Amino acid sequence: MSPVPAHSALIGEPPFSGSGAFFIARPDAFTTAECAALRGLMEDGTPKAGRLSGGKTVESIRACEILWLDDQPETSWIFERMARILSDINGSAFGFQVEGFNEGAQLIRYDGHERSTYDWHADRGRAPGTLSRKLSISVQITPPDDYEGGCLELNGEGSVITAPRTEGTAIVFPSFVLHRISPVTKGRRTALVAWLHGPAFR
Ligand SMILES: O=C(O)CCC(=O)C(=O)O
Ligand SMILES: [Fe+2]
Repeated sequence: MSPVPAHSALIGEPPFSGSGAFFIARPDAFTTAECAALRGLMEDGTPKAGRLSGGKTVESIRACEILWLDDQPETSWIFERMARILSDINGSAFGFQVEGFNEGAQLIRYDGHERSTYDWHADRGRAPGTLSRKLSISVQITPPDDYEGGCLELNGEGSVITAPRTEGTAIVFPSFVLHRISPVTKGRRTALVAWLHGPAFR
């Protein structure tokens, strides 16, 4: 496995207390215009109430709206971009054996009026289809001034680190890392999320 790139802009904010970066932030993964187009897909779509993996809606744990995106000709640019970023970052920072997106991507919208949040969880779990998730990607597609709260926080090794919120930045982390979205208290935050699957760790 090659070393984590030294360029600090690519690495989550310090302090790192132990083994090194457990998430990588890639600025300019999507342009401002592309982020606006992605938010437009959410505006034009018919999102569903956010659900926990078990299928039960628990507002206190996750109150958001979700629009699933399939890899169709109109959306393939989104999947191709995420695949390239994931492949780059996996190659330089994680070295996991990965296969592909075995499920659609999600656009997720959190509303300040609802204090929408997504409490601490890991993306890899017992729920069907999630055990083979190996890398998670969340793209900040909302201008940071459009909302308050709504921070992506990660706890990979015992302390909480807040990911950058700059529009267009992709954050990539192993799907077993605990993370949450703190309550949005004003405005609305939309994010693009997907998972790269692969064989079991060994
Ligand atoms: O909104 C985000 O940036 C991340 C959402 C999330 O953690 C998930 O869908 O599993
Ligand atoms: Fe998650």
